[in-house]
Amino acid sequence: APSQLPSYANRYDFIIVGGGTSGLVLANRLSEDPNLTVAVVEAGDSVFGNPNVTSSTGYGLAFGTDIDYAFQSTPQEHAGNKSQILRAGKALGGTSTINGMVYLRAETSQIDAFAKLGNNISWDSLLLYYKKAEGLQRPTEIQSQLGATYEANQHGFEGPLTVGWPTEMVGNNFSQTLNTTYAAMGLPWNEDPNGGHMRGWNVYPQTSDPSANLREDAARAYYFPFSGRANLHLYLNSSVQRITWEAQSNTTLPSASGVAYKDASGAEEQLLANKDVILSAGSLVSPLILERSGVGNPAILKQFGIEPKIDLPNVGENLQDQTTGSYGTTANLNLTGTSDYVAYLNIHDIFGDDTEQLREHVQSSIPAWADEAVADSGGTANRTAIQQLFEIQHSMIFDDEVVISEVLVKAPSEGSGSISYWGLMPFSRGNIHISSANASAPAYINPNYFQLDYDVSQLVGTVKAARRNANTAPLKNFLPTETSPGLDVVPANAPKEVWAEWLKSTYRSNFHYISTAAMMPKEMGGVVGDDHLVYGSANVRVVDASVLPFQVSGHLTATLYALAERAADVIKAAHA
Ligand SMILES: Cc1cc2nc3c(=O)[nH]c(=O)nc-3n(C[C@H](O)[C@H](O)[C@H](O)COP(=O)(O)OP(=O)(O)OC[C@H]3O[C@@H](n4cnc5c(N)ncnc54)[C@H](O)[C@@H]3O)c2cc1C
Repeated sequence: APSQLPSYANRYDFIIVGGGTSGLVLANRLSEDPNLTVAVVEAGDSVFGNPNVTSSTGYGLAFGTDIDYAFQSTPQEHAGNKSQILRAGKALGGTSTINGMVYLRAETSQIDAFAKLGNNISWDSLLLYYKKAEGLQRPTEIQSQLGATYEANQHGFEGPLTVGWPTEMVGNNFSQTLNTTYAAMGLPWNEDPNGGHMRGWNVYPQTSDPSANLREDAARAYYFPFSGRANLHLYLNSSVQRITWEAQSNTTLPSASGVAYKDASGAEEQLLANKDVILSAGSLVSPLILERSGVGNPAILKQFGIEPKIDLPNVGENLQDQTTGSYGTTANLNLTGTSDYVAYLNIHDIFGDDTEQLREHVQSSIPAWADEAVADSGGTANRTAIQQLFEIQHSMIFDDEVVISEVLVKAPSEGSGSISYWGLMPFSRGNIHISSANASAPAYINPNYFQLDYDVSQLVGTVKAARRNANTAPLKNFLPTETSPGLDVVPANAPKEVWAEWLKSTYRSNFHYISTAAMMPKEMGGVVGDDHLVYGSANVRVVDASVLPFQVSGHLTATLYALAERAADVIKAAHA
């Protein structure tokens, strides 16, 4: 029988914790069925009219404001013991309201890696959901002339998420300059990096609405146009503290009864779930809610007086993040407009003739790295499993030749130029855990940047590619002198150690935190199966960046929207 709303106003079929990037996809798709009732409990507020959000060229404006959690990492042992700011969005729409809006997916083999871990997900199956989410706005004639290209069969044009090229793209033949430069570097033009093969350079699309010149975030795409649905209720400024549980018999799995949350006044309230409680609070929060609800490593939970409910020691383990930085030059060209030109390079592009040697070094280091990862997890990680995960990653990098470096030339202006660079496939693993039973206490968050030596090599190789890029004609003619790091700091033929020292003092988090409730077998350190159900629970799921077992070389949201679209179908089917 259909559930009735609001005869029992605090009871819903589904409670979604976190109205962010993934959570709002679920809220939308589950509430498509008028017989299902859905509550979204979101810690932040609506940011519909917030100019720090809506501006399609305002990246960074929201940083440090009250919609940026700006979590702190622990001092990073392998990078001078400095801590990092870990940004995430506190708003309806989550981190999609403050992010860089890059819409780029993944390499096929990175999605096929889900299946290597036993999950029923492949590039081909997820492509349907990438397309279902996407509403690509075809480029205008001018945008096409400036380099916006795509292959129509890889895209969706009817989905709720508006994707398009920037309204004001950089002109002045800048794309021709880059084209000739990359040709000289041996890097081809890539007609469409969203088709699963990312190597090459291109003009990438954004999660923005070019006709309205607005950022497209998860709330604009999946919530506001549907907010009139009677079966969809939104609780803003409401922070979930923990899952509440049904009284349990010996024979049944623990079943969530609902959630306890604090409303804007700080009072604790409860919502009840007929069916599932779904955590979509992001990879730096969902594992903490599990722990505060008794799901995790019993040794950690007991330390804070929390009674263990489900023994799942890998909750919060496997934390992975990428690192990024900026290379600087002087410039004698003054351009305006958005430069969305990105180059993706694989292991051969970065290491050339040294690739074979690196392949063997990484291969032979894997057993020792697995030991180190187990030690850093406090003995929680399963060594055989970690070794297997590292082998899969090695194969993606060296056999499938996924792109490992991203280099983005910004439009030079006011005398200076810059090239942002990203190392995309780090091996290092850290963890995140509660430091108190109290939800307002900051968590222990350790991404463990540069724990493993490959990650240093990868970033050094990547920044050297940025330097090569700036020093290749014709771009070289417009970016005459390096200012950061500067040849006095890192000379032309500087060894890796010199580069590493500079990188470790200037890098920052790429904010692509993943894997803290990984989708893989429990024995391998997984927390959820491919139905997103938390192992050992009857009805608690996690649908957000926490579940990704490996990094993707694109940026996360494209894949998260697709994965959440798939999750909605899986959840509907489970309750059909
Ligand atoms: C600065 C920055 C730039 C980025 N740039 C890009 C980019 O250009 N392209 C790209 O694809 N990706 C980018 N990313 C990454 C990407 O945006 C995120 O990985 C993605 O949005 C995360 O989605 P999610 O569903 O996992 O979580 P989120 O979107 O973060 O959603 C989590 C939601 O849960 C809410 N929440 C948290 N705790 C609670 C609680 N206790 N109770 C209730 N609600 C709670 C939060 O307020 C939030 O709304 C960027 C990230 C950052 C931080």
